[in-house]
Amino acid sequence: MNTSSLSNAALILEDGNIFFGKQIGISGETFGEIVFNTSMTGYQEIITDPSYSNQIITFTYPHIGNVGVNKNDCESNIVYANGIIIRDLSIVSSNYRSEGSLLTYLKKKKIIGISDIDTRKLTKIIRISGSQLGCIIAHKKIKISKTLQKLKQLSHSKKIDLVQIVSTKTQYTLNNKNFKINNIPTIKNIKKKSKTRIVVYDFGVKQNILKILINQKCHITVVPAQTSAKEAMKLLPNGIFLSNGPGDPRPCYYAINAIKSFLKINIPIFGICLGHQLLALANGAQITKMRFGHHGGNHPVKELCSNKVMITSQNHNFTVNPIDLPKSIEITHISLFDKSIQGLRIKDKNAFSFQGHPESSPGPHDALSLFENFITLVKSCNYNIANKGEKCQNVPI
Ligand SMILES: NC(=O)CC[C@H](N)C(=O)O
Repeated sequence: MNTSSLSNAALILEDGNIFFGKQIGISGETFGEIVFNTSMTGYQEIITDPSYSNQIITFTYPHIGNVGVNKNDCESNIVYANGIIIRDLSIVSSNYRSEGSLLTYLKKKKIIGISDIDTRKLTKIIRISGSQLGCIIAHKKIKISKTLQKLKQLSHSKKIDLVQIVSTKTQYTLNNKNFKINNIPTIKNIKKKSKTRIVVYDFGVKQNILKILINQKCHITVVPAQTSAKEAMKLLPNGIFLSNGPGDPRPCYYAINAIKSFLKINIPIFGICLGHQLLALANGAQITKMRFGHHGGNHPVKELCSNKVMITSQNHNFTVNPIDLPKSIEITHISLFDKSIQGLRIKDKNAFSFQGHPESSPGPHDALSLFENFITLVKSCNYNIANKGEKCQNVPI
C-alpha cells in the first residue's frame, strides 16, 4: 500500500483503525496488546518494566526522549514492551544524567516503534473500545488485510503464562554492592541494625523494588516464580515478597499453591501488583480483566482506615473482583478513579498487598511507607529468628 511520503510505518488496530507515522527503532513488525500510559516522565523505567511484556505502550505525554536514557533508570536489562507508540520523539537528549538518546537505545534493544501519530485519538479509541490488539509495521510493505487477519487469529489464541518467560531461571542473592543506589527514597523510621532475610518471588520484579529492600538492610534471595514453598523455606526467610509481573495471574497455579502454604504457616507476606492479585487468588478471590487498565503516575488511592489519599503509580490490566470476595480478605485501599480494589489484608494472617506501585519508578513516592509496614511486620513476627543458643527452625509445610 502506498502511504504519504512522510510515513514509513503504520499502526493497525484489531478493530480496523489505522494510523500512519514514522518508524522509530528497528524495522519490522510487532504485535501486542495496546495500552496507554499517562505518566509525564519515566519512559525508560516504563519500557523496561517486565510487567509490560507482550504489550505495546502508547505514551499520552507528547514529548518522549527529552532526557535521553541512562543505565540507572532501567527496571531490567531487557526492554520487555513489544513496541512503543509516541507523538513526538525528541531529537535532543537534555539531562545531566543522560548517557545516550532514546532512539539509539531502541535500536540497540531491537525495539520497533512508531512516532508522529495522533496518540490522543488512539487513546480515546482504546478508552471507548477497551483493550485491543494492534500491530506496528515499520517498513514500506504495509499489508493491511493480512495484518488484520493475523490480529484476529492472535485474539483467539491461547493465552500464555508470561511470568515463566520473564522470571529468573536461577536463584540469586543481592546486597548493596550489586547496585549503584542513588535516587532511592530512604524510609526513615526503620532501625538498620540486623539484616532481615527476604525471599523475593520474581514474577518479573522491577529493580527499584530490590533497591528499596536492599536499602532497608534486607538480605535478599530472589527465586524463580516456580519455587515451591518448601524450597523457599529452606532459605530461612523472615518474610516473603511477591513481585509485580506481566499478564494474567490466573495461570500461575504454582505460585498460588506456594502462597497457600505460606499462609498456612503465617510467615509475613507482602505482594505488589501481580503479587497482590496472586495473594487474592490464593485466598479464593476472583480476578477479572479491566476495560483498559490503569497505567500512569497520578492515580489517587484511598486508605480506608485513615481516609488518607495518596497519589500512586499504577500499571495493571487485571483487578481483584469485589463481588463474592472471601470473608478472609479485608479491603484496605480503593481507587478514587473507579473504586477498584487497591489494597488488601488477609484477616488473622501476616499478609497484605497493594495493587499499585509503592516503589514508583516512575511516579510519586506517597505509598512508599508500605515497604516500611512490611519490614516492621517482619521484625515484629520474628519468623525464623533464633533465640540465643537456638537454631532457626522451620515449621514443616
Ligand atoms: N504491574 C503488574 O504487576 C501487572 C499485573 C498484571 N499483569 C496486570 O496487568 O494486572
